[in-house]
Amino acid sequence: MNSAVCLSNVTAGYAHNVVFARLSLEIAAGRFLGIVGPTGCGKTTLLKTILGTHPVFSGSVLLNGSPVDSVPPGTIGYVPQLGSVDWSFPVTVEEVITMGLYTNRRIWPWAGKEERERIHDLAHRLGIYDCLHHHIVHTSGGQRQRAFLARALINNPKLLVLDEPTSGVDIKTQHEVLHLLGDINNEGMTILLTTHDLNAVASHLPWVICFNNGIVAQGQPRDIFTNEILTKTYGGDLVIVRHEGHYLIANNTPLHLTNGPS
Ligand SMILES: Nc1ncnc2c1ncn2[C@@H]1O[C@H](COP(=O)(O)OP(=O)(O)OP(=O)(O)O)[C@@H](O)[C@H]1O
Repeated sequence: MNSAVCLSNVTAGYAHNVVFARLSLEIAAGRFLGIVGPTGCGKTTLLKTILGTHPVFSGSVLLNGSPVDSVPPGTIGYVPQLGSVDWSFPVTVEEVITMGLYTNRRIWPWAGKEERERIHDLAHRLGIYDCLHHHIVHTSGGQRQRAFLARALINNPKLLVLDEPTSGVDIKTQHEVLHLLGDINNEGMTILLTTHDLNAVASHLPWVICFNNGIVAQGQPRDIFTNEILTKTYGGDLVIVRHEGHYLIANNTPLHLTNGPS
């Protein structure tokens, strides 16, 4: 297998907290893969380990066969959880995208003519051309998501990593973003994302990893989203409804409706 990512016996975490131990994981080049699991189970830590931004306690992390700390800048595109971004920072959508070019360790922080053309082409493709000059704080959740996606794509990376790209946007935008990522993946880019939205994974992603401080299972959603595996991953609170080839994964907690305050 031609691996985009290869983790061997990796133990990682924080000062007094091992998040996962002796984890081995190989991701084939060209995969479009989602990582799901409960809050705090280590998904972001795993992404940061793959990106090489979080030091590991032990083990090795290879990207395209090379140690992660030696891959050239621009090889990996990263879209962080947008909840962690400071929106008061005074930048336009175009400037957010331009920031993606800084990873090339260039001296000038301005885009040249060809780079501006690339930014404009990408903005067209992602549907944010009309708001290129808008301050990022004045854009919608979906436009921000696309601005950060454009910033991650500007260097045409081999691997694109996204932390919860489906959170904080409406269902229509979620589907549009996932469709777009599917199209980008069809052009050959390996894409890895985390999400809490199992229904989005079931309907858009060809491969999924169920994670909980380690890999519970991985495979195609139709094989992986079983009561047994979801119970191992999340505990017993989910039910799966299958209808005409579609999945609905829902909370099993009874909903008690009242007539409101009396
Ligand atoms: N900077 C940090 N210092 C110490 N502990 C941390 C730090 N960041 C995360 N943790 C802890 O590591 C564990 C894994 O966190 P992580 O953010 O990887 O989980 P997650 O699955 O991405 O969660 P979520 O779905 O809520 O984003 C949690 O117990 C968390 O409290």
